[in-house]
Amino acid sequence: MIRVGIAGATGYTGVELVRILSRHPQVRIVAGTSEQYQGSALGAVFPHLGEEAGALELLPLEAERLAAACDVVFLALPHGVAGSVAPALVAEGVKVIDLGADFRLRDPEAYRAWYRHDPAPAELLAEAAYGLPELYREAIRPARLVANPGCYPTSCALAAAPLLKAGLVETRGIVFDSKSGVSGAGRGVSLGVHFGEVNENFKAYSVAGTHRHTPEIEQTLSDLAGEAIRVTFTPHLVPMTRGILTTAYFQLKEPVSREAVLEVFRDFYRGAPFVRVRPAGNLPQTKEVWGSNRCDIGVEVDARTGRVLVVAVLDNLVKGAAGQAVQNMNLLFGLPETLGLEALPVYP
Ligand SMILES: NC(=O)C1=CN([C@@H]2O[C@H](COP(=O)(O)OP(=O)(O)OC[C@H]3O[C@@H](n4cnc5c(N)ncnc54)[C@H](OP(=O)(O)O)[C@@H]3O)[C@@H](O)[C@H]2O)C=CC1
Ligand SMILES: CC(=O)N[C@@H](CCC(=O)OP(=O)(O)O)C(=O)O
Repeated sequence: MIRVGIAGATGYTGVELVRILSRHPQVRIVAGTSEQYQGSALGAVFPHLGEEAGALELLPLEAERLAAACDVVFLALPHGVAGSVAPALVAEGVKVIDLGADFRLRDPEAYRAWYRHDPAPAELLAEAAYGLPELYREAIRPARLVANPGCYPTSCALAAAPLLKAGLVETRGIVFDSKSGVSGAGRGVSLGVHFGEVNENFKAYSVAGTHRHTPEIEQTLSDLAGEAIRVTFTPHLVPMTRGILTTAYFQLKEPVSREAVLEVFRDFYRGAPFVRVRPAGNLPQTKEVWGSNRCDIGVEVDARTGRVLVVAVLDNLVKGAAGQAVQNMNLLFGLPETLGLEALPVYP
């Protein structure tokens, strides 16, 4: 049994890790941390967990204590905190999967500029694997530290990868129009996610290259294309709890049929158990992946404008965070990639 620790077990991604891992046949959750509920049982914060998962005692965040008890630690913490505990865990031989952004950007100065924190130690940053298995599977397997991608960047990268790899589209002028449910903002209370502000409302935010996921998306797309890419990324907040829907727009280099583009997507994702390419004329909806580790993708060609439209949906807490983190854990420990993640979406 793999002994697992969850730092930040009381957050939205932390409790989603508990939900997934408590059904995983090869792991035992041995430690969980909290800032404000230290000393309480996890079940006191989340009564829905019941006796077994709820019995976990919440500890303070202490790297030595986690290292002594765990084979792998998930860091489901605010940005800046993970970067300061990961080095001590890795030094003790513990595998680390960081759900935050502290190890995602390879350029430490880009991290400083976008996140306004000191970057993580350079050596550790350099060896972190970017945890998007569909693109970086072989780099993840031997890693000591995995940087789990952001929820929006997962949807954008999976929408773009087959087209860029095949060289079918221009690398200029790519647009990602993304919509997220409110749980993407975490469990902390703030005015922007207050019921009265969100309910029956729909807004764009952090537009025109100001959202911190922009450089993360550009880093992955530049890897795929082999050249520096700039994108337009516009996030929106929608009044639902879970889910991301990204509509991506690409300019075709030459006219191509929808069937040909779909074939490129099917080829690219053959062997990727969590990406489902929809048949022609069938665009995915957020409810169709709710609670699952799936990213579903639909493709259309607009022959009038020469554009390809790609719609990608995922559950921000699962394929966008905790599920993808467990997928990465499976790769780190040589387990089947889908172990513990086979559940179908909840519908309706
Ligand atoms: N929500 C989402 O959809 C996604 C989130 N992420 C990333 O995952 C990470 C966790 O996000 P999420 O679960 O939403 O966040 P939450 O705000 O819901 O949870 C944060 C967790 O961190 C703990 N915590 C807060 N401050 C500190 C501190 N100073 N020291 C130690 N622990 C602390 C909290 O403990 P307590 O409240 O008990 O005091 C809580 O357990 C973030 O980096 C986020 O950006 C990534 C992808 C998607
Ligand atoms: C709806 C909402 O607020 N979403 C969050 C992004 C989700 C997330 O947690 O991403 P990181 O892991 O990079 O922080 C936001 O826009 O800040």
